[in-house]
Order: sequence, then C-alpha cells, then structure tokens
Amino acid sequence: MAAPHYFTVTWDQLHRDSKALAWRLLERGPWKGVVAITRGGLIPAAIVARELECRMIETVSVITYDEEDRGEPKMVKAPVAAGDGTGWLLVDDLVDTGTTARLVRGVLPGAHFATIYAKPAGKPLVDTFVTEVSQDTWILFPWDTEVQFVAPIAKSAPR
Ligand SMILES: O=P(O)(O)OC[C@H]1O[C@H](OP(=O)(O)OP(=O)(O)O)[C@H](O)[C@@H]1O
Ligand SMILES: Nc1nc2[nH]cnc2c(=O)[nH]1
Ligand SMILES: [Mg+2]
Repeated sequence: MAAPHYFTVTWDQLHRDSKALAWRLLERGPWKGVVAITRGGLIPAAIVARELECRMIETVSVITYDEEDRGEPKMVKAPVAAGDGTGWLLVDDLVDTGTTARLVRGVLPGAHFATIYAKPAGKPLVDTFVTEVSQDTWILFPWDTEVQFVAPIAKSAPR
C-alpha cells in the first residue's frame, strides 16, 4: 500500500543531514569503525566515516523491502570484523518499523545505532538520529529519484 505522504530528500539535503549526524556522533566517540547497513546506509555511512576520520568500514546486508512492500527481513551478509559491535557505529539511512534494526542489533548488540531519519515506531531502537518524520510518510532518497518535467498547475488542477 502506498504511503499518503512523501518526503523527498535531495543530495544536498542528505549531505547536510549526514554531516549533522556526524556532529552528534563526534562527542560520543572515538569509534573503532563504521558498520553500514546496506544498501541504504552506505552513503550516509561514507559521509559520517569521512567526517569522523574512520577508515575501518564494515557492512551488514539486510533486505526488508521490495519498493514500498515490507517482507520478512533477510540478512544476506553478516558483519565479519566488528565482533559484538562494541565501540562501533552502526549506520542506516532510516528506521521505519524497526524490523531491520532489531535483526541487526541481534548480531551487533554492543554497537551504537545511528540513522539520519526516524519514524516513531522505530525511534526507540535508535541511539542517535537527526530528523523525525511521521509514520505515514515515505522518504524518497536521491538514489531512488530523478528530476523530471511536471505539467503547469493550470494544466493539471481540476476545474
Ligand atoms: O525499520 P524498517 O521497517 O526495517 O525499515 C528500514 C529499512 O528499510 C530500508 O531498507 P530496504 O530493506 O529497503 O533495503 P535497501 O537498504 O537495500 O534499500 C531502509 O534502508 C532501512 O534499512
Ligand atoms: N526509501 C525508503 N525506504 C524505506 N524503508 C522503510 N521505510 C522507508 C522509507 O520511508 N523510504
Ligand atoms: Mg536498508
């Protein structure tokens, strides 16, 4: 089912919000490294790692959604280098229902979990985030969208 609201995030906005996350995480460090939850966490993790000067990057791959349809979460690649996560930053683009977060926290219970965006249902699972959006909002990331022509209001509005 489609969400009734969309929140479109541009590359500029994502960069600003990822840097805002890095500022919040700076005082909580130092960090042994960053674990990105792929794929959505990859670009936020890269920006945070650059700002915090972390060179150790690990990944955990989880598939939970097919476009806007949620399924059973599947961990298709486990983290190798991060132990139980103690001293590591775990980064994802967002937490929605918290399904992905619960699964990953199960294998990295010691990690500090950080996301750029958080919806109310998943918020209790996140240690640090930047912006909260309502549960019925679907966030559109720049890698999922492109700029395109839209018809003038006068042509598209009902009369
Ligand atoms: O809190 P939840 O309800 O679990 O939703 C959040 C997760 O959903 C999206 O990942 P998705 O499964 O779409 O995979 P992707 O990151 O590869 O796009 C998003 O990147 C989060 O990882
Ligand atoms: N792109 C995107 N993926 C999601 N996965 C779970 N919730 C969302 C969302 O709001 N936007
Ligand atoms: Mg994801």
